[in-house]
Amino acid sequence: MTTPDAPVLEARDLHKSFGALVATNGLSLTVRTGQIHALIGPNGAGKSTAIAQLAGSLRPDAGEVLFSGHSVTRLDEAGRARLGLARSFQISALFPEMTALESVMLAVQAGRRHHARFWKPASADDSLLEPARQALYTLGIGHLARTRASDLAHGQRRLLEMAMALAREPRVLLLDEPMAGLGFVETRNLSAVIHALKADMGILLVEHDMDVVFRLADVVTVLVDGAVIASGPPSVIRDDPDVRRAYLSEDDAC
Ligand SMILES: Nc1ncnc2c1ncn2[C@@H]1O[C@H](COP(=O)(O)OP(=O)(O)OP(=O)(O)O)[C@@H](O)[C@H]1O
Repeated sequence: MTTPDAPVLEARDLHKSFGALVATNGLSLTVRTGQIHALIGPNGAGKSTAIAQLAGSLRPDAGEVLFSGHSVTRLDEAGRARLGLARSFQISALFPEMTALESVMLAVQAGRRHHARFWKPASADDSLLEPARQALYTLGIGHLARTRASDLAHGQRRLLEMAMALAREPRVLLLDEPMAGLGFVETRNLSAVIHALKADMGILLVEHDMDVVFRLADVVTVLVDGAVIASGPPSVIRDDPDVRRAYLSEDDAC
């Protein structure tokens, strides 16, 4: 049972440096169930570094990450995934010979701690079939279940990556540039999917397409040089003079 507006993922005063370069400088933000929280900022602002610290693939130098109010700062990515933190898979390099359905079944299996111990091929495990099929249909690619991942078009592959994340029924979804490389229609379709997903989870969205950000987001946090310069509803962020100066050109149509 998910409670709308309940904080599900929090960054508290995260700091991360690479040598002399400060990539994350006191980042705090809260992702809530039922909300799309966009994290924007110019190239090199530290968005991907922030996502990596939230997902658990990068350890912060200081600060805390909380999942449903409990610290997960010292938990690795697999541990956080088991709690319900999902990030789109990058499958381009992964098992291209598998079908879309098999790829999602494998993702479901990977999310089940006990199955990992008594491992059998995902394709032979019927309990993985239904959630995998459901995820493909939710993403509108049910008809591609038997297509090999390597034969999918770029946009279809992005949808498959999201199906793999969704099949594990996450409580938080981290999306790092989901629209990259998509055409107009694919972007519109994926936007509708993401909008529908937020009913059941919190979503953190890093995205360069400002039309998408300002259409989808309930909250926008703006990073510059690893630090938050503004955070609030899109209507407020759009008109924030610091944001316009630092990031959005005055001519931008956002
Ligand atoms: N592993 C690393 N080692 C050294 N520097 C890094 C590393 N990862 C990121 N950086 C640097 O940290 C800063 C933030 O990078 P990051 O990729 O998080 O920014 P970003 O906002 O996601 O950028 P973009 O929008 O271009 O993807 C950049 O200056 C980058 O060069």
